[in-house]
Amino acid sequence: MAEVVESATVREQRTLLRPDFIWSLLLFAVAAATIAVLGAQQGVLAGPYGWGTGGFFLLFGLFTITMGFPHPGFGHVSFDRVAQVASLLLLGPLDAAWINGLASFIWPWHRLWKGVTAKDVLTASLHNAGLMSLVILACGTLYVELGGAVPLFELNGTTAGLLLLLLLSMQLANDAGMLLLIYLRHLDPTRLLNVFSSAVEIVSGIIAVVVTIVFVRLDLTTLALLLFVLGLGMLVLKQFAIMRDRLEKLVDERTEELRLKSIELERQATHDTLTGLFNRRFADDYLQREMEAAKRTDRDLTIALADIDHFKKINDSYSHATGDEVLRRVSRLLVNRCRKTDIVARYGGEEFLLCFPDTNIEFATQICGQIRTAIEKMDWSVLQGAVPADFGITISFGVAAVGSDTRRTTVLGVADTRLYKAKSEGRNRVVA
Ligand SMILES: Nc1nc2c(ncn2[C@@H]2O[C@H](COP(=O)(O)OP(=O)(O)OP(=O)(O)O)[C@@H](O)[C@H]2O)c(=O)[nH]1
Repeated sequence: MAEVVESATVREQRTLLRPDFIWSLLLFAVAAATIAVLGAQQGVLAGPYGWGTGGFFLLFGLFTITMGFPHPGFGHVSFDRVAQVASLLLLGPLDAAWINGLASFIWPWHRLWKGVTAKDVLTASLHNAGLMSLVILACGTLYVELGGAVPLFELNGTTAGLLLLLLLSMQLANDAGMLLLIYLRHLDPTRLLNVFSSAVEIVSGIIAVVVTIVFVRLDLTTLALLLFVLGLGMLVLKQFAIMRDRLEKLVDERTEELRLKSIELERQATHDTLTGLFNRRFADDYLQREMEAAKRTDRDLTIALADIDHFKKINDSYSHATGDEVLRRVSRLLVNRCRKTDIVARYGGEEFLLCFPDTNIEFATQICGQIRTAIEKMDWSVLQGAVPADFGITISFGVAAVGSDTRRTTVLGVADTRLYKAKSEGRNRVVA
């Protein structure tokens, strides 16, 4: 059967009172009670095949589940339908139900060693055992009631039809039970149930018919050979699935690495590494695009070139590292003081370009004035030790509005001339 494997988060949140546990317990209780009542009435392993065959099918059931393989969509797919159908066709519905129910109950407990909680293992055990034994009991009884042969000696038209009905009804009942569990766990059913797992189970059922006929004819050499080939086939499929699983994980990991790398490369191409601001290349492209858009839609666009005053002195007097830290802190302040729609870029060493879309020159000048004051009042105590207590910096601005000339160099030239004017008039000022 295909088995739902939960994500860690779902697992962590789970308590015994969750609906899926209650449903699993209910299934198990109904299955156990039915088997107990029928067992008391009919007796177990009362047919021609005794406890030896029962033990064989319990071990074979466990083997077919163990030979299951991981599937990215729906957790675990196993070949247990081979053991279920073969035991049903030899021993009858009741014995097949409890033997395979027991195998389904035992198997999940090895997950305790893989770090799965006891609560989750118990839920899986109860659910798998309850569902499988009820499915075998119900569908097997229907098969027998309609005249299906137990033990099955040979195939003819009627038996083939009944066997097909048995396999399909088992599949439908199994999927219905799984869907209910998926619904109770709020998982996505399209991801967990699909044609593939049903096909594996139906093919397993068909193989079971062959196993039964060989078994019942007591052709032990052929049976041993068949089981050997079957086991080998399961093992190969399992290894293949494990390899595919690993490969898919590897591909996913590499894809994610590439995605992150391309994001990083894109960031590096458009951002300045020291300050994290947009770089000059990005700013130039952006400005050109915005200027054309502003002209087309007749909107305001104002830019400002800002330059830290006497920055060279900071480097020379206190170290290049201190100069870098000043650049970083000033950059942060510029971004914080501008709107999300504005663009702040590092345009040169200690020069910044600010673009204010939908803003006229008066308002942009006002914003630059506020930034100038904030920079003048910046608290530099964080650089204590590296700079004297009275350390402070100022900044000068040249502001220009985009006019009818939509050449980037024109407006940048105007802003630069005004910045030069601000510097030559004594610095720490905004010239518009
Ligand atoms: N620490 C540091 N300094 C830089 C960086 N980029 C440029 N600089 C320095 O910034 C200084 C700029 O000096 P100038 O162009 O003479 O201007 P200024 O000293 O700010 O003088 P005014 O602009 O006229 O007020 C130079 O010494 C550059 O080496 C950087 O990334 N980090």
